[in-house]
Amino acid sequence: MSKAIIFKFGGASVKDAQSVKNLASILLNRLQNPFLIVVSAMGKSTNLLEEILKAKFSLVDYSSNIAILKEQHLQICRELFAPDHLIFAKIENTFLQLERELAIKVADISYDEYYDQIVCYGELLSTKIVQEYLCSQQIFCIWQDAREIISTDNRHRVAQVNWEKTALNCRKQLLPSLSKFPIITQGFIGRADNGKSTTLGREGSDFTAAILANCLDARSVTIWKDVPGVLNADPKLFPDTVLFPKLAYREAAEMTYYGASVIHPKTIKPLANKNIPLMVKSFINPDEKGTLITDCEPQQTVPTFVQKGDQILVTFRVKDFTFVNEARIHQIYAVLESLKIRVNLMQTSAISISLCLDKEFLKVEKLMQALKTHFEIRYNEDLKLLTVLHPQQEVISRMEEGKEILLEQKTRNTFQIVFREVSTAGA
Ligand SMILES: Nc1ncnc2c1ncn2[C@@H]1O[C@H](COP(=O)(O)OP(=O)(O)O)[C@@H](O)[C@H]1O
Ligand SMILES: N[C@@H](CC(=O)OP(=O)(O)O)C(=O)O
Repeated sequence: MSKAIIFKFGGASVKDAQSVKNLASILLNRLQNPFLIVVSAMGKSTNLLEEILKAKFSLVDYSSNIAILKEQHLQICRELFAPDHLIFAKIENTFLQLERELAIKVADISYDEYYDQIVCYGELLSTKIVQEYLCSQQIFCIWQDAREIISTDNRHRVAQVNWEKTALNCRKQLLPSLSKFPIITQGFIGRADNGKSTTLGREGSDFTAAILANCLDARSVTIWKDVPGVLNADPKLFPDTVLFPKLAYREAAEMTYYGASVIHPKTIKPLANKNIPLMVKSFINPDEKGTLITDCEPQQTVPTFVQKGDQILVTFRVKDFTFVNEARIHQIYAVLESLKIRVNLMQTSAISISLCLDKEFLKVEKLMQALKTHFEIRYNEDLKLLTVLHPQQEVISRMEEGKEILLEQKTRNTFQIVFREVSTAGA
């Protein structure tokens, strides 16, 4: 058993030079042996890499975005290192590799495969900079390419982990070095058997930390965020939020299921399976306790709000005066399953089935195409889905104000509405 401590730093915690310095100061008093650091791409650089790829596929010039990406990283380096530091050559070299990848013709490779070969550069760049900075501060650590550890299938952009191989890689490649030095590696990225880079899904670095923790039988995982911990709502969307000092795995998993983006939804399971505690802490106030997530008894009764944007509500109405039955539901779910579309909420009536889905444009189009001969299909887009866990009547009434509600569902523990904001402009 390694009993490694794992810290994961996301994009917001390495968004500029000051943030990298802050990361080093967090580590300084907390380093133990063995220790693993997982880092995401800096700030919004994954989005910029996505833009570069979209331009490449639209046959539009992307050189200005490459220049922006490079300048962002170089500027951070200028603030952290002396002008003759080795990091500048490393950054140049990494950008040369990126340009080489971008020389591949779009006709020769699928979009998703191309995506993974390009987008992984965000994490490769950030970890090189952070490692060099830590070493310059006498925090000596080893840079590990996560693609040599996280073994996946070749479902690009949503790669599935090969747990056996990954565990073996951890034992053979990580453990020997971990006992000597802290290791820094990338979140989000892995490698398929054919040697191609893969990614685990957007915001997947929390999941990387959990995979490595599971495979290493780690002592704990701490994910460092720009919030005090897990709150009863996203503070960017709701005022007066409350911090949860403790949560049960089940409670945290439920929140992520409904869309609480503070923790990647796949993070909890690998940790819960090995009973590894997860801490969510603030990189702004690192001495504060944050949230501790363990196998404790579920304890929250505070109303908890999770809101998801970009929702589409699709209603399938039977055409032939039969009623909705199991066969009809199965017919729809078979297509959903084949297209890998997740249903966020479902409601049936005598003659129709309504589904609230993430608006993944092409997939929803395909769904409707596949079912249009059997059902009359209507849809509403640009909607939001609000889930309230542990709802109380006065909270529900407040939540309904100022909204056009297209669908509502309530159980003892959960209240959900699909809605659009009512415009008050000109009122
Ligand atoms: N229940 C919640 N508690 C705290 N933060 C939340 C919650 N739901 C959503 N968030 C959002 O999650 C953000 C932190 O997650 P994220 O941006 O993915 O971090 P990073 O990319 O740095 O790992 C916060 O800034 C906050 O807006
Ligand atoms: N950089 C990737 C992976 C990730 O997890 O990032 P973050 O930890 O900043 O959410 C993304 O933006 O999707």
